[in-house]
Amino acid sequence: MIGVTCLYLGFFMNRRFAMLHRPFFVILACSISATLALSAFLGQAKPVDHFDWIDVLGEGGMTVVTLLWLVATLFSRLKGRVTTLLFFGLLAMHLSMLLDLLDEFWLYPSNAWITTFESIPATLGMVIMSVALYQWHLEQVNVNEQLQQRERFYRDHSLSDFVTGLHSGVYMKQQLSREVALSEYSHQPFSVLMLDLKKFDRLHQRIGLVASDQVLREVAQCIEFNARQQDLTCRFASDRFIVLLPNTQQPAANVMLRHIIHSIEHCTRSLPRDISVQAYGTAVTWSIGQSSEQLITQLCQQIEQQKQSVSVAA
Ligand SMILES: Nc1nc2c(ncn2[C@@H]2O[C@H](COP(=O)(O)OP(=O)(O)OP(=O)(O)O)[C@@H](O)[C@H]2O)c(=O)[nH]1
Repeated sequence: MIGVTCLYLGFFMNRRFAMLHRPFFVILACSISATLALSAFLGQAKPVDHFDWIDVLGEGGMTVVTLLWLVATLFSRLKGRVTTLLFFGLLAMHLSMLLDLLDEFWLYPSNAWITTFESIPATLGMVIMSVALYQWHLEQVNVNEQLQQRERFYRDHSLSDFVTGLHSGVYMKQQLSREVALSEYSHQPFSVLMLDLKKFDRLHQRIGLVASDQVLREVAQCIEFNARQQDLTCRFASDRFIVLLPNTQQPAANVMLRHIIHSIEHCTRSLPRDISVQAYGTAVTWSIGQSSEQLITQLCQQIEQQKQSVSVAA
């Protein structure tokens, strides 16, 4: 049981989420300390040979597991109503289990209120947890609706770039803000690539508009060819492209970026011999609280830095 819980913790733990819940960690620490102090204040320590070790093991296990659930909840969820309900529901259950465990070590006077009170938090916790689970269900229904809407938008080609046939920058901006809203609900990370062609201005002047349009089409096809089914590609502006990678962390995005840059050089080999195209780019993974505008600004800043270093290297 503990092993499974540890796996669960390892898989879902996210320090950035935990930082959002500092007040909850303080409440948790204070409640546990107060319960321990209260129990020591009201009770008298039992001699060790009066301990019922089977009960200690069973009740201790439940106490530890409810505590692990609490911590896992705080490490794996963003702030919100469901998280607050889950926290207080689990906290009440945990304190009830703790009180139950403590009476294995402390003897309370027969009329002490603590002995009658100890099971009440568990019932209260279960009621709160039931409300939390229902709210979680509603949240999931909302996420599913957003997913369906996103799919419908992906299929809508009305906002296309007429030179390359890719989606336009306007469309990408819409999709990015939807993706941000979705990720705030689903907690799934996503990444965005921005690619730019090296010295396209010079090439454009040398080969003219029609041939350079053909280059843009070749590059667009190459990016589309290398993108996965769930990715969304667009021509963002002149020789600049964006690829939205849902459910993708930074390391995978970096691999995709390198792969696409490498492929562009190969894809454009079908062009006349004197035309060679090279690309450079950058990858950004959405971080909690970041808006789609901030994400695009970050991409543009990073690509400008790359542009400087590419120019210096040339
Ligand atoms: N063929 C064609 N060219 C375009 C189109 N839109 C913009 N351009 C050209 O794309 C070029 C973009 O130039 P820059 O933004 O300076 O890019 P660059 O020369 O690649 O600069 P670096 O990224 O530093 O290498 C300009 O010459 C534009 O005229 C288009 O729809 N078709």
